[in-house]
Amino acid sequence: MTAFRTLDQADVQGKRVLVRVDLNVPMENGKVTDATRIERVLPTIREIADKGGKVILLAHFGRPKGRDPKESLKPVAEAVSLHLKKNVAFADDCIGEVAEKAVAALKGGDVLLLENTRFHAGEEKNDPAFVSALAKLGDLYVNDAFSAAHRAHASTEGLARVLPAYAGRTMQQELDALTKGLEAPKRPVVAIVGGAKVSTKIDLLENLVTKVDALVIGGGMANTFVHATGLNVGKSLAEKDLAATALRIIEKARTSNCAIILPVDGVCAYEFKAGAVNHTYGIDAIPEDQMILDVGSQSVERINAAINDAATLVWNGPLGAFEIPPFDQGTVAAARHAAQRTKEGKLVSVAGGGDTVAALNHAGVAENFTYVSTAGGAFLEWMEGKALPGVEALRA
Ligand SMILES: Nc1ncnc2c1ncn2[C@@H]1O[C@H](COP(=O)(O)OP(=O)(O)OP(=O)(O)O)[C@@H](O)[C@H]1O
Ligand SMILES: O=C(O)[C@H](O)COP(=O)(O)O
Repeated sequence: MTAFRTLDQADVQGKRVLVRVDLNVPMENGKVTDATRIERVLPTIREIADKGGKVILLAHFGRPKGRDPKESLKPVAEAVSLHLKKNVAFADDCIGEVAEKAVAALKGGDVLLLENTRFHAGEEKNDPAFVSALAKLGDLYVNDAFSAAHRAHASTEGLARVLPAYAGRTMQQELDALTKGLEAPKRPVVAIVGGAKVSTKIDLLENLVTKVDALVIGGGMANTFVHATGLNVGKSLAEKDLAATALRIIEKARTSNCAIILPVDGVCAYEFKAGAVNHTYGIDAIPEDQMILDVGSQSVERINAAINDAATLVWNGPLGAFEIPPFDQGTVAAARHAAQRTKEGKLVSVAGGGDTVAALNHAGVAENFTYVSTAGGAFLEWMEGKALPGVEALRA
């Protein structure tokens, strides 16, 4: 971490400090269902506020196309306030008059959250005009969002180029922990990749298979691979236009001596709903009118066998729709197995991702993993050995 300026070098007293955090937290019916990402950024917020800085939080939520009230950060401001045990003001926009007034009203030690940065197209384009509009609001910039550092966006990268920039405490801690735990991992290394962000993560599997000894694919990601191998996935979440990419990854894995472990059975239902009537089918017999919502018990056996073979496990993405029981069972069983192996001293287990952390908390085993990162996509890209734009921009 010596290569980065940190809060140790920042004089925040009386300054307006733009702090990029990752508040892309799991939510259900307007309520935060897992507060891990909030908890992790509290030390940075508290430190700046305690030193008399004016804390201006910048964050994205979801992947809105323009301004969508369903993806407002307002309910998240309330959750941050609850965890911080301190008032957190909220402004309905992250630039312009609304934001400027809210910032002007701050006193040293106050905390303000600005509305979803992705409500402006300039955020993801890293548009210089949008960067300037954000930069106008602050004297210093602190990036504490390691989990969004793989995005070269205005609030994750652009701002570090125009304001004095520092790594926050969580950013520091994530980089330290991942470097210690995974820079020279004990082999065999097994990766589990699941979840729903297929199009944004599938490409990085092509590199990952050259770094690990086995890759377990579950969740929505697996459906895309199963479809690519010529099998029917019914109404399952799958990105069928990525079949060629999936086949290329399978071939790359073969030439790299990386075993690919795909589900052999799936728990299926007619609808995406908690408690939905469900049946388990062999992966070659998925009904046309149903969707795979979890890996079946035979798949879990194979996944646990792969975990038994591993000295190091890296995991991003739940194996099924764990938020809606009983489709949490595959993820819970594999998570508990990995936790047990870790407790026995047989496995170094590192997991990351917004929903992955929520799934481990749901399984009651997050504390038993060697390290739990808040990052999903960023963690996988870091594993691949890629430079993360948000981290690179902080180099001293
Ligand atoms: N078979 C499936 N069908 C539909 N959704 C699924 C399936 N398996 C997993 N999911 C969904 O995947 C989502 C999590 O995926 P995601 O890729 O966002 O993981 P993550 O841990 O949050 O990583 P990141 O931090 O990169 O977002 C969960 O909401 C879960 O319901
Ligand atoms: O949840 C995440 O992994 C981060 O918040 C990044 O979100 P994104 O994949 O929508 O950029």
